[in-house]
Amino acid sequence: MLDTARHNALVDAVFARAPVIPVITLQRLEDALPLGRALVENGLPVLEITLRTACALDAIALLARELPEACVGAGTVLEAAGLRRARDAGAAFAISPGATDALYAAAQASDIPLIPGIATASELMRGLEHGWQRFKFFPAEASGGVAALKGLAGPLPMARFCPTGGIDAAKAPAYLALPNVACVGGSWMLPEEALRAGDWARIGELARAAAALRG
Ligand SMILES: O=C(O)C(=O)C[C@H](O)[C@H](O)COP(=O)(O)O
Repeated sequence: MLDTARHNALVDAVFARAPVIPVITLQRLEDALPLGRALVENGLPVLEITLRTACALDAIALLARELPEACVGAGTVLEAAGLRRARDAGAAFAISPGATDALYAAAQASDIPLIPGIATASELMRGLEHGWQRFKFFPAEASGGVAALKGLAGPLPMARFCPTGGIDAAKAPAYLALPNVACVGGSWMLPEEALRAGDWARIGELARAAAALRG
């Protein structure tokens, strides 16, 4: 069984660092440092690098080494092997869009904190059964958004969330105002064209606005 209190404390420390976790899908390793700096220097120190691209693990290792002010996590962690690779690269946490019993078991045996994804009461109850109380709520907007989280808070108030999926600067405050929401995740501060052009100033501006969001 997971040491729930310890896991909650580890994850809460990550969640407390910023209201927003940028979800980064990196195409070029050389973008990792300038992008990471633009986010961290503008108030978003918690970074989720999704394991969806070839350079993701190298980017996590590079950022963990070169940008110690950042708290770098691995996203899209789907199975035990991904969790192991994230840990070995130096990720401070792992976050997944969903969860399986195998992933829960692997995370219980690992020292990297996993933030599993849930979208329904039953998925949440399964996570609670495994000892977890901190979750990603994904895909947030498509799964009922703020109203769904309010509904879950009734019977299951011990769970706290980082809702992610379809959230932007306009939608974030309503999530952040909920007592069971610690922070939100999203990619709205990383527009495709700004990333492609290496427009770190533009990304920095959007990051600064995201960092100023409150419920
Ligand atoms: O890769 C993962 O592990 C995911 O769970 C998916 C991401 O969190 C979303 O793609 C971000 O959502 P958007 O802000 O709508 O872009």
